[in-house]
Amino acid sequence: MVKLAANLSMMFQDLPFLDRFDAAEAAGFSGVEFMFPYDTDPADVAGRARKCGLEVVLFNLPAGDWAGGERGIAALPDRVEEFRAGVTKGLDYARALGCPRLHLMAGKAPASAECRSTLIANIVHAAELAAADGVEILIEPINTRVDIPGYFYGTTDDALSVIDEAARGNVRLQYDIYHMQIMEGDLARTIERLLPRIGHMQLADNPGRAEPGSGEINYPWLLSHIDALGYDGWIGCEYRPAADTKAGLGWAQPYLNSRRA
Ligand SMILES: O=C(O)[C@@H](O)C(=O)CO
Ligand SMILES: [Mg+2]
Repeated sequence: MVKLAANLSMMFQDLPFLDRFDAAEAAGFSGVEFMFPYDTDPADVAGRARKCGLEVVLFNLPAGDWAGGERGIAALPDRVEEFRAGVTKGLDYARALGCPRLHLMAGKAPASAECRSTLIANIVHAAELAAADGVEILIEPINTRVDIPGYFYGTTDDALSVIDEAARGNVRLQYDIYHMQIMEGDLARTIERLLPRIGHMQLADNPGRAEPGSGEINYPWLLSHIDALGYDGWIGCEYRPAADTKAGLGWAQPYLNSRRA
């Protein structure tokens, strides 16, 4: 069964953050993800998710000065203390929200031995703390052509190389279909080959990162393929709605709770 999670950082942007939970429930979602909940008291986030009957399925560990252009700090040798404080904060939120997975962002960093060894040590640190809470740490290759030039890993091979070197059972791949269409294509076969290693997926169409059906990816076919493969994780709807979020959800109707929508 295809389980879609509303991405509350990119959807329903006309609403305050907490009210986006109500909008996601009304639209028929059962799960939500977001980038950073840290501006909101975790008890308030947990209470709203509970009120709306929504699972919180993913969010990001703190990733540096996002407004200032940083996209993660785990690979930055001079930011280890800040990263590890962020892991503690992220896990505090994960416990409060009952969220079983956190995305760790490496950042824009040179492919140097020092940056790589810093990243591996930070992933191991995060994974070992997270394991105690039953939380998975996810590593997402992000396209370096459009969204984050200079990001530390842009392909599944690069991300899996880091995951393999960290060698912790609760570190898995976050497969963002949009990013991987840009960087390597061959979506159906890659997802089939890597399915056991994928802890979470996300979607958007390409080009433009808007709703499925707005670009080149055949989502009706691909989502049925993913379902047929037996993927039982979540797929985050991490796209920029072309207009009104709810009006743009026609593509998702087969996968949403009709009783709610
Ligand atoms: O794909 C993305 O952009 C997100 O999944 C993310 O967390 C990094 O921006
Ligand atoms: Mg993503």
